[in-house]
Amino acid sequence: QEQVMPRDFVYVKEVIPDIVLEIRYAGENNFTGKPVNGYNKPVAILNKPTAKALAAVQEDLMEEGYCLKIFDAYRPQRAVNSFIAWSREPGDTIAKQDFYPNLQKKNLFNLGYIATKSGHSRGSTVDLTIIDAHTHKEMDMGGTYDFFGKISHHNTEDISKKQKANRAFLKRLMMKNGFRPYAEEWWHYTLRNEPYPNSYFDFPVE
Ligand SMILES: C[C@@H](N)C(=O)N[C@H](C)C(=O)O
Ligand SMILES: [Zn+2]
Repeated sequence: QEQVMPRDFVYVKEVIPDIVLEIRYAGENNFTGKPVNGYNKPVAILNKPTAKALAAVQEDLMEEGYCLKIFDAYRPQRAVNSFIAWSREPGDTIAKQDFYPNLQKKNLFNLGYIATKSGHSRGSTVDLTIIDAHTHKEMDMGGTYDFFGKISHHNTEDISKKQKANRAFLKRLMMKNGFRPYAEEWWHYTLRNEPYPNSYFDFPVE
């Protein structure tokens, strides 16, 4: 029987109406090149404490003329399972040039770019960036979302001072509001005091 969204989960737009969504796994612009199993609609879902913490980040940002843009939030376990199956299939590399040009897809899990048990499936992790509140132009983070390579690491030396400062701005605000960063991906943050540390949910995103 299909799982339904638990009562402690919310649509992020209902908590943060002005947040911008670009839910990549609901469409083709992602590392698989295809819509991902379990993403039936381009909406963002999180558990309530995570959405509340994110609302505080958005408030801080709006004071300075910026806004959050979300690429991924809650991710059903079936989507993770489809990533695992995709990585084991040697062909099917249609998005390689844009997302993992220097790596083999079978190594993406071992290298830490994708997780078999993800904080996203616990509803406590979000992939995001900062945009201008008026133009919606993305802040230059020195690398694009879901680019699997060293340039996405927080400690990379391959980006400019300004790009480092932009990443640090996002990191400082996220940490101030209860999130922890992820060394391999500048866009990925998990709530420290997460409410379901051992639960991997599988209701569809819709
Ligand atoms: C796939 C990427 N967006 C991501 O979220 N990676 C981390 C490691 C995850 O899968 O939890
Ligand atoms: Zn992530």
